[in-house]
Amino acid sequence: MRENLLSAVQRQAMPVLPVTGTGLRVSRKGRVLLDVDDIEIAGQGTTVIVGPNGAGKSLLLNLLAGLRQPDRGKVRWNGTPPSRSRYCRFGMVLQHAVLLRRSVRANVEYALRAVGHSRTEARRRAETSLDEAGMERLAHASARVLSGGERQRLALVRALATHPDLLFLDEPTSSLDPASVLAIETMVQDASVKGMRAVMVAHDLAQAKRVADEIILMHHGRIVERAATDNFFQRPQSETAEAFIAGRLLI
Ligand SMILES: Nc1ncnc2c1ncn2[C@@H]1O[C@H](COP(=O)(O)OP(=O)(O)OP(=O)(O)O)[C@@H](O)[C@H]1O
Repeated sequence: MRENLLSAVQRQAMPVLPVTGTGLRVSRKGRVLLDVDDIEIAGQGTTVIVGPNGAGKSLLLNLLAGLRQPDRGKVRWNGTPPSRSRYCRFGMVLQHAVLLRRSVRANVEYALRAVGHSRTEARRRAETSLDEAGMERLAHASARVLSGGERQRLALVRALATHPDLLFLDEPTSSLDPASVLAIETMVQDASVKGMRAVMVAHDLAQAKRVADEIILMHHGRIVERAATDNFFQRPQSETAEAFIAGRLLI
């Protein structure tokens, strides 16, 4: 069903799921920044990666997204190495959105053109996506004048408009007001219900509880615990997880 929503270019590119990482290791100046033996992102739902500052959350996200190379180990998308030709099948939303200095609608159109939609189709889909997100009134505004919350919502609309298999989000709601946070969470949850896989780095444990189907806890570059959200919060399996939930885990 989702496949029908993709452009011909996207359909020709192999799906990216499952995304796997094996023996991933990143070090700098003798310090191990990341050491993850095995990780698989498959199926449906939303995974939230939590952990103290410097735990390696963003690093892991970037490796899985093919944006950084590990010193050792392999990342595979559906069994094959990450390739530019499949960027059209996933989306990325960062803490500070990088937007084009054009109108709001043009930003969404640009993303749709980039994955192979015609000019007319890109415009039609951009308008529909902005309508669905309640942002139609901003369609012709310059992206430069948007508030922080509006910028993040636009970045998410832009990513979701292309119907990615997998969406990576790196702290997309830090520094937003509660209404903007809710708007972003709702958009991610709606897309997830429609079959999109999401992996999000978050600091706010209340947010993790609201949006995550499962939690990955990282500490010192390692995955300490991975569990369904209820289990993670109600029955943490390690002292590290207990300390983290209680706000006692330091870097
Ligand atoms: N290019 C790099 N060179 C040296 N150190 C790096 C590099 N990239 C990341 N690091 C270090 O790797 C560690 C993990 O970084 P990462 O950004 O993944 O942490 P994080 O868990 O996302 O932290 P935060 O919650 O503070 O955003 C940090 O100590 C960081 O300083």
